[in-house]
Amino acid sequence: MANIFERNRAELEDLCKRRFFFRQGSEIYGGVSGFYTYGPPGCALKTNIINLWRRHFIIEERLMEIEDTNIMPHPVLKASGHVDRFSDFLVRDVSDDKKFYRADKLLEDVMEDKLKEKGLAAEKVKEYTLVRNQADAYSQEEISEIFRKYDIRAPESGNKLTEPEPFNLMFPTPIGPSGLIPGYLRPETAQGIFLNYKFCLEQNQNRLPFGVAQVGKSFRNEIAPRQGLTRQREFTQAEIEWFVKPTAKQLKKFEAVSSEQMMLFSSDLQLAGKSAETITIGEAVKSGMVNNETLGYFMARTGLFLTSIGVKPEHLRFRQHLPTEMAHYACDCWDAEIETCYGWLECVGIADRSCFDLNAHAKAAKVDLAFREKLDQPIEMEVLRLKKDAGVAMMKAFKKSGRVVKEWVEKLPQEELKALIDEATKDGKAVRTVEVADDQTEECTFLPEHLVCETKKEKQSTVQFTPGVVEPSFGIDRILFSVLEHSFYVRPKDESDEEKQQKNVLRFSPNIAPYKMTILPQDQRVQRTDKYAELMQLMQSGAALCGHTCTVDDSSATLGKRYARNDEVGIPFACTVDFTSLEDSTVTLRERDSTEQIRLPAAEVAALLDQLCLRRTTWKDAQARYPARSAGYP
Ligand SMILES: Nc1ncnc2c1ncn2[C@@H]1O[C@H](COP(=O)(O)OP(=O)(O)OP(=O)(O)O)[C@@H](O)[C@H]1O
Repeated sequence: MANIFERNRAELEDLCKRRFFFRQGSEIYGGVSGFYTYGPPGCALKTNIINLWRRHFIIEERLMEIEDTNIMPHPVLKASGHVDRFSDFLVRDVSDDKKFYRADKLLEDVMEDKLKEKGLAAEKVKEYTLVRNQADAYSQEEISEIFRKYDIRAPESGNKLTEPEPFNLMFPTPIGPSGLIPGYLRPETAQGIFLNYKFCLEQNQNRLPFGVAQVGKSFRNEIAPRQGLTRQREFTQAEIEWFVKPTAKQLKKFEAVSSEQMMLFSSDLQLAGKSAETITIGEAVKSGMVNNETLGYFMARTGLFLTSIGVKPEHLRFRQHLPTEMAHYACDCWDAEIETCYGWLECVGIADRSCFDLNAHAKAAKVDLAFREKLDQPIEMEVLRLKKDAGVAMMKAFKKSGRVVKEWVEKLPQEELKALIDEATKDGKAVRTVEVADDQTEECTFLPEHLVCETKKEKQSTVQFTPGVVEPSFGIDRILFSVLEHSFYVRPKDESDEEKQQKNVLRFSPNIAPYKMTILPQDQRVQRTDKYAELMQLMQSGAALCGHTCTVDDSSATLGKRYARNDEVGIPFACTVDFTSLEDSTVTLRERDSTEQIRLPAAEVAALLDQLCLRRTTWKDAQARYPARSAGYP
């Protein structure tokens, strides 16, 4: 059965286009899939969501915000793994090679359809759910096998499909007039944060933990952009990297959120074919379902942010990645999924990525990104040190490069040295690439006799480690789309109303509404007066001073029609200037959802609007403070 969002989809799509929330990019030229332009209300809505995100995370969590470049040189994205691994599998219709499908999404759709079949046995439900949930985690061989098993075909033509082939999602862009410097449009904003971790750490007086955020565009050459704003080729991300000591992921402020109830869909529940459960984040961390307090804290804060901007809590869940879905280096990952007309949609990914990214960039850029923690008391530690004979054996074995290779081994961090020794002992040799001169590397084969070490006790006043990272990654456009869906409803016909029509309403909370108030003259006779101009100016400039945008609707349509038009773009308050206003400078203020009205002096409107938008007062309180609009008023 279609969910409520699916049933409203056509109406909402029409509204968004007609009122220019967004339209296809370059539409007058026919447009290209995957690119969208936000029109005035959509752009204002997006700006308000981003501003609230900044307040909720950057200000309240005291993060540092940076702005890195959209174009990044090849070595950065090579080191991050995007050049080699940022691919999706694509399949083509055998009879029409211009018809592409993204293999994992097609597989998800097929499983989704199967799950809708009537009278399915529990085993089948479990099987299809599992395949759907791990669709994007299959290897090329696995997905090919699965396509064969379920005989998946091109949805439109029913034709067979080609074998899945990897397709890199990055947009290459040669840099400079020679075009010889290879680069890419960034596929995520996160990499810019890792590149600048070292400089941000300095700004934080070399202390951990701390967080860095970035809001900006990301670019992915999606194989099959579809489903409007939710899968674009250019979209906005807001990402946080929270750098933390890997052994200290407990967080004092976790206590403040530990009793937050959250709908959690753990990997165990998914694998057992069960539904999500609602528990507190405190319980989830305590039981080990969520790996650590830092991760749990950001999950709870994400939930609070999403509901504060209008996502309905009963349509929000956190789904844990299945073990097969998770990157090998990650400790734990949860997606905040919001139910929309397209089903449960991943809108935020929250991952504990351990030290992978910093290690990768440290190695590739040959920059030391290790954190050195000063100890209060020096400690005596057992360390491995190369024996003299082993050093001599190494110098002999690596001839010209012997000294450099020996120094390289001596400088290795203890864990890496231990790993090297273990490998050489187990396999009889271990191969490593060593930089022996500027821009010159050598493949060195280490034998066990090159690596004989003794254990020494040494006093240490610092410990060294690469910080781990917890990464909440928000897709702003998907969030905006979900908020649109969760805010939309159709107001039933009101028989007393002169138009007797159903009316679309966007029930945006005032904090994100594109415009906060609309000012309406009762009719053109009022509009033509100097007093109207004076009152309108007073309220508009007062609201502007508080940072709130107002619109003016002085068309000749009836007041009822104008209210409906403004409800449709989600303006929470409408202020009407009528004949009485011309005499006593009072106006009526109408609240969109209840359609109730109060009467107050025009000079007090801006201050009340500000309090309502900042949630310092409620409409109920405003009604208690000011009289209801008396009969006879419009
Ligand atoms: N093509 C896109 N269009 C709009 N938003 C996107 C797109 N790809 C990713 N996002 C958003 O960015 C967030 C973080 O990106 P991430 O790399 O984790 O996504 P992803 O797992 O690759 O998404 P998907 O599996 O849906 O392609 C996502 O949760 C999503 O909200």
